[in-house]
Amino acid sequence: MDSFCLEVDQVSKVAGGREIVEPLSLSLPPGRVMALCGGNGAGKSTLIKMVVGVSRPTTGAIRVQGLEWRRNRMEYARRIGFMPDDFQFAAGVSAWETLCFYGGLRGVGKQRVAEVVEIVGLTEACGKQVSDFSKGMRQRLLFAQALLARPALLVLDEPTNGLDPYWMESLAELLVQLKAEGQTVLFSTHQLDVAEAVADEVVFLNRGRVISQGSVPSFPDGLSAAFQTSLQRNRTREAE
Ligand SMILES: Nc1ncnc2c1ncn2[C@@H]1O[C@H](COP(=O)(O)OP(=O)(O)OP(=O)(O)O)[C@@H](O)[C@H]1O
Repeated sequence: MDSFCLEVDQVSKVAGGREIVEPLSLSLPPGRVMALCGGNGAGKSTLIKMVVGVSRPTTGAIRVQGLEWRRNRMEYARRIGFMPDDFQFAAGVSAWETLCFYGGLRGVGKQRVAEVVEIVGLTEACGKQVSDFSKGMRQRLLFAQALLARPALLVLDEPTNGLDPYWMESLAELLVQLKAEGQTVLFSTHQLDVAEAVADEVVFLNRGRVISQGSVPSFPDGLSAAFQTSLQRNRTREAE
């Protein structure tokens, strides 16, 4: 039995002739929730894409439940449920049909589709066309497809991006509920209040570098103050 659900071991990424993620290591035990925090261009999406196998690390290795993508692609992919940052659903189909389609691809039956629809609170709306959904409903639908196959690791890229405060809070509540049920989650966010409400562990990134990381209680003055301090410390280090 592996003691970590996710291990990122000295992973870096070079793209466009520069290092957009510097070598970094992270480990996430089962049942824990980790937030990747940082401003625009910090490297959050790049790291997430490497974790889910969409992009290859330039150096290092990533393991999910001890499996490496390059050695066990199919099995690795089966362990992960991914909610991308930007996704266009097919036009002219309902939410139910959409989820049945993705469920079919993953060998998931209609009973599980119905369960997931209920978990994300779309039961009443699932007969509607996705094109008529609000941004908050589309985010929930995207979240639902990530949950379908009961993944060992749920990876969410900016799940609350563009949501109004109501939807943001309800998505954060959903994450807290999943965490209580033992779901392991890695998610990225700009929103430190969301990270504070949901995560156990926080990793602050800035321009491709980890500038601070730790458990949420290890930042007693709050994540916003900790992020500002880490940024300042990093700037001083770079200036020296
Ligand atoms: N394929 C690529 N080629 C060159 N540069 C890239 C590539 N992909 C990302 N970058 C650059 O790497 C940096 C990190 O991008 P990334 O999308 O990972 O940041 P992010 O933290 O997710 O930011 P945001 O919150 O704005 O989405 C950015 O400066 C981006 O322009």
